Amino acid sequence: MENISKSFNGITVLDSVNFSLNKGEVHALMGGNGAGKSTLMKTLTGVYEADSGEIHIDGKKVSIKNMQDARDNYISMIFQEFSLIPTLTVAENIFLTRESRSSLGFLNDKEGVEKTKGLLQELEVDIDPNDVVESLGVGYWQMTEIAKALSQEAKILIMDEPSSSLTKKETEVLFSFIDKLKRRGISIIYISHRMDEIFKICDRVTILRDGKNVVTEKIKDIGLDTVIQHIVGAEMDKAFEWKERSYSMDSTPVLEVKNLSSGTKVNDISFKIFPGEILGVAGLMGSGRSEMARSIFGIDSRDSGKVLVNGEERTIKNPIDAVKSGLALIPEDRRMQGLILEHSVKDNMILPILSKLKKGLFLDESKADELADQLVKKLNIKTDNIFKTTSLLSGGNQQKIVLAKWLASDPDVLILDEPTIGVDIGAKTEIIDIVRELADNGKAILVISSELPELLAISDRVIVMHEGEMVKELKRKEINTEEELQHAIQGY
Ligand SMILES: Nc1ncnc2c1ncn2[C@@H]1O[C@H](COP(=O)(O)OP(=O)(O)OP(=O)(O)O)[C@@H](O)[C@H]1O
Repeated sequence: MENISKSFNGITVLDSVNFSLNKGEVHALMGGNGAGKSTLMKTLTGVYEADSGEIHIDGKKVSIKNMQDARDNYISMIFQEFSLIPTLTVAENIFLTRESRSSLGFLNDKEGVEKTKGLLQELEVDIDPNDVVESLGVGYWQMTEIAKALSQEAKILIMDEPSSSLTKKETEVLFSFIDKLKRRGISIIYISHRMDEIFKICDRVTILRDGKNVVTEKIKDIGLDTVIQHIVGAEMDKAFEWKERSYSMDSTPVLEVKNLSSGTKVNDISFKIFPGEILGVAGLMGSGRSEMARSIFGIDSRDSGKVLVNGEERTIKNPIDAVKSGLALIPEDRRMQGLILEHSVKDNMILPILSKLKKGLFLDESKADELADQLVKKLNIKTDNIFKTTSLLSGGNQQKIVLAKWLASDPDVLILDEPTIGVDIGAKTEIIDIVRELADNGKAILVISSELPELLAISDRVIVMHEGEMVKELKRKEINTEEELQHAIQGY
């Protein structure tokens, strides 16, 4: 890709960007939230047409004006926003728009199912081709998405944060699969904010900042600090360093959960969070962590158990009760649950606090604008202004809006489910700082995370869940290494 430029409404998003990909190479594309990574890839896949610049494949200049042109050039992308249809089966999703149609145009079920079976076996994924997508966990959606791209016989495969919803084991399966693909001569562009992955599987890295090339380098010739520095554009404090915090465990807990059970996934969970405390929740995917949060917050119904806020028992039957009781939940699948994408940044942010922003019968617009502006600044959200349609923001910046929205509601208890998926390294540390600041102000925080460095950086105490039960409770001080926590999680 040579000198690719792209603007939206006069705002330059890509400024003469160059990018090259060798046969059988895994090339990391990195940069902060809103740096232009997805937009660059969308010009390669025909979602957007570049304003200027050229694309060459196998030395030949090609014109990619739409997604069909991209497919004709064997380019396939796994989008951050899943492109699957939840109500269809895995096989139907994979072969829906494809060759497995009979002459009448109907989907040839049997052939599709067989092909899907083969593909999933190759991926070593335990999904039945006949499973309906919405019945599967988010991790399996991603696997289906990857299988779909691979089924298109891609020569150039673009993966946008493919591991963000995968467990450690699934990620390893993905990495060994990537290795197999490399050996077959398939070239992969790998977008990720996770440093460990880049150093593990990529051959080269290209970093963008504010729509411009910063560097392209062989992975073996570049160090972690240099990568971070190029992304952030400045030296950064040590990321993910744990700071011991002081708070008292003698006072009334802000949140107390007693013998909570819900369905098959949450079984007799009890814990307390004291004012100023950050409680981390570790566990494998499927261990019931998100379900526990959802049942505390009244999204999933509770079979038994009590929730006390500041010592008082609360009836929480739905999220409205939860918000009234001083709780806030930032869910894992934010794009589905957390935002109204066709509304503006401002509207999304003020949604939970509309009643507080009333002036007579109307909304106090200037107060709302002021608040939204403040939050955009505080969280360093990259947007032209607060009136921009949320769907037009980059993925990572959308995540920050969900966080902003709940910060605005000033809850006593903040529950965060995978708070830093998709956000860049700079923003990750910013989020950790914001969470610490909230705790310092006496809030109680519950953080669910699969990223152990993040969990270890942020938590004062960690509980481990396994098959719906709380199997361990550890003081952060007692955990010496990431491996120790890993053992605590997997030792069942
Ligand atoms: N259709 C559009 N209209 C207006 N602005 C857009 C559009 N698409 C992208 N942008 C803007 O372009 C910039 C780059 O976005 P892009 O999605 O490419 O970032 P990214 O590097 O992929 O970020 P992230 O890591 O957060 O996914 C952002 O500021 C975004 O708001």
